Amino acid sequence: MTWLSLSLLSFMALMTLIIFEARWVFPDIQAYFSQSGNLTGQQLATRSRHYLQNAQERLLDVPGPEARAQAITDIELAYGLFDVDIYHQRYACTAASLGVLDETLAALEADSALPVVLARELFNPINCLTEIEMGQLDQRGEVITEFADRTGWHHQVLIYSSVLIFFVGLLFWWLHERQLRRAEKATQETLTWMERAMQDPLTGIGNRSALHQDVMQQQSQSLGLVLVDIDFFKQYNDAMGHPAGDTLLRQLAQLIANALTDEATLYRLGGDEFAALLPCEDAATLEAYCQKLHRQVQQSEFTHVAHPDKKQVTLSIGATCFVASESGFASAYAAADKALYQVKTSGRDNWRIIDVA
Ligand SMILES: Nc1nc2c(ncn2[C@@H]2O[C@H](COP(=O)(O)OP(=O)(O)OP(=O)(O)O)[C@@H](O)[C@H]2O)c(=O)[nH]1
Repeated sequence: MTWLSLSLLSFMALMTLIIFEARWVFPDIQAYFSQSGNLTGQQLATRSRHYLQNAQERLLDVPGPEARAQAITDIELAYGLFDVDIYHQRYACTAASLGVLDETLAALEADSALPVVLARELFNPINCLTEIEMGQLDQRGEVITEFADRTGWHHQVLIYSSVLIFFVGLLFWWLHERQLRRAEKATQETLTWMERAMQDPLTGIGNRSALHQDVMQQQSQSLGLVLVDIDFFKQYNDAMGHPAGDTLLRQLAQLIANALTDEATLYRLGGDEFAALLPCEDAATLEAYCQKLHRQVQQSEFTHVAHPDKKQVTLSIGATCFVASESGFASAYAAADKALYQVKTSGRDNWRIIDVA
């Protein structure tokens, strides 16, 4: 499993956790708000108590018929708000209090008792309603505290685990990025090594492998292959020393590259042998390049004290035109090498072109 998949998994785990927690906490929130029933329950009791207290005041004031009628209405309204299922279930005083209200209403309507007495009778229902209000408020407080405790704990779990998973995800992501960078670096290094493997370390130009690769990349194109060999280089080394020989190799690489067309590519095949690959429209073009190269070396007048006759560096050049392919290159190399050999055996310091057999 890659670091990237682990990182993505972490972020998915984070999302799952958040969704799970939201799913868990949501019902709690629902539960909390459903407790608003308690609030309503408390408000009903309060309102009912107010009606009873109004009725009580009216009855204590020695009421006339109108005030009495209003007291009856107040008690009836209070009754309606008091006669609630939840009060019956949770508060034992409810039934008795409603009984008192029934009796009070009957007495008021029949005018069978003194209003003051009836007003006193209302104390018990009023106390019961106060008890209900207090009970409902306490219950609401308990629910809020419980809700706060439970959601608080889960919020902490959510926050800490989210942070943890987030950072684990980031760590995996960082490891993934590092892995990518390392892979890129390794690829780059491989490319650099491949380039080096194709390069002649002394002159910096391509080597024999590079020549072969370039020919293969120009399949079916008409190319010219020019082989160049320094004359009496052994004697040069012997007379001037190996480091001077190295310098001459570098200078000649530069000179040959300058003498040929810009489209030519120069390679060092080994020792004192160079090869150039260039476009070859016809034999005349190739001849012109060979002539130019030969002339420029003569004009450069690199001294060669150990040269048997010229006392300056000379080159032998063999060339041919060919159509690029694996077999075409082999034949072209043989033809150019043959041309070079003929120049060497016929006195050096010259050039020759031989057609591919
Ligand atoms: N300085 C130097 N000399 C090298 C290098 N590689 C090969 N040589 C020398 O190049 C010389 C090539 O000698 P030969 O193959 O006999 O060729 P030559 O002396 O040029 O004789 P002809 O080609 O027949 O004219 C050898 O003495 C090698 O030691 C190199 O990298 N640096």
